[in-house]
Amino acid sequence: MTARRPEPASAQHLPANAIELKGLEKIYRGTDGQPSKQALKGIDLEVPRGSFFALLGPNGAGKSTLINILAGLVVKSAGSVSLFGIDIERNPRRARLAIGVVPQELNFDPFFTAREALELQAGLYGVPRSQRRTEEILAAVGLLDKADAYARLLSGGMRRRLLVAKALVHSPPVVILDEPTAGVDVELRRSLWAYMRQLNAQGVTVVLTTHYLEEAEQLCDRIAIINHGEVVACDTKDTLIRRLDSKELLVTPAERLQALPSSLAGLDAALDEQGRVRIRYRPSGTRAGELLDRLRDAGVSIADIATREADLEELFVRLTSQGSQAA
Ligand SMILES: Nc1ncnc2c1ncn2[C@@H]1O[C@H](COP(=O)(O)OP(=O)(O)OP(=O)(O)O)[C@@H](O)[C@H]1O
Repeated sequence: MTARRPEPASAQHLPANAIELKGLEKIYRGTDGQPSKQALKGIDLEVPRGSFFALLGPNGAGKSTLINILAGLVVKSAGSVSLFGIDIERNPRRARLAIGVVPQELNFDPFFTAREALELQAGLYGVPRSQRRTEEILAAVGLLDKADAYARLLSGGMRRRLLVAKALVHSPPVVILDEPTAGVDVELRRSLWAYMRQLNAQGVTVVLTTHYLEEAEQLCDRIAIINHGEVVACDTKDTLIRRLDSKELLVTPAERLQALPSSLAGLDAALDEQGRVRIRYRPSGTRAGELLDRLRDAGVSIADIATREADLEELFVRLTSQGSQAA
């Protein structure tokens, strides 16, 4: 996938936040008009311009509701939404131009070719013919050789590429992807992320939801976790993981142990299948050296050591499991 145009050089007048949500609420109503589900319970969220932002949460947390409100597909019940400094209520058309949304559902018109679909989308956004970048975008998402194929004949992965392409026709400064890699092959995933990285390096703000936490950890610099319609964490990835205050010490004994030394009682320690002693500890209160001393005092001869930082998965589980406390 290739690069596309950068953000204008004169960035001074651009807003600090690409997306700003204040007290955002969504109450779905049943056919009888009665409230059936409060999907968002007063979300306050800022996505800094230029960030690569992950919106994470378990099934039903409210991620798609939030994205659909940004995309204008769902009407909020309360609160405010500002896209690139433009309030979606006061100026919905201009606000919508600021974002390109790649929806979760593979909705497409089967009777248009990929090229026609992009031309049509550009027309809907009022992009003048002279400024259209249909070929460039098709090339960027790897669909140039399928440009004249009807969408109904494209594979699932290619349809997903077409959705990404459609979201980019108006060169939005903010690209929002709702589970773009669900069910797509490794190669597409890789090329899609490489392209999003390029866009981000050029100043485009990228917001994504994904169930692949490793993906979010590798790509994103900021992360928000929502659970039951509320933000339970929002910060830079590094700060969030540091706040977990959790590390693991992995010690390989010179001689295989039959059991854990009793002197380790009271620690969060276990012997793993490879015979390593795994000790989980809080780096703010315990030094790895102290743990090694305890092992040596117990007569364990140490062949090798390693430490492992907590990861996003651990944070996610801690914040979204039943009865969890915010980190
Ligand atoms: N149209 C609707 N009418 C009533 N309830 C809805 C509607 N759409 C979503 N919900 C409910 O709102 C809550 C949030 O759903 P949403 O789809 O936003 O979650 P999500 O975080 O995107 O989940 P997933 O990861 O499974 O896509 C869920 O309890 C869902 O059942």
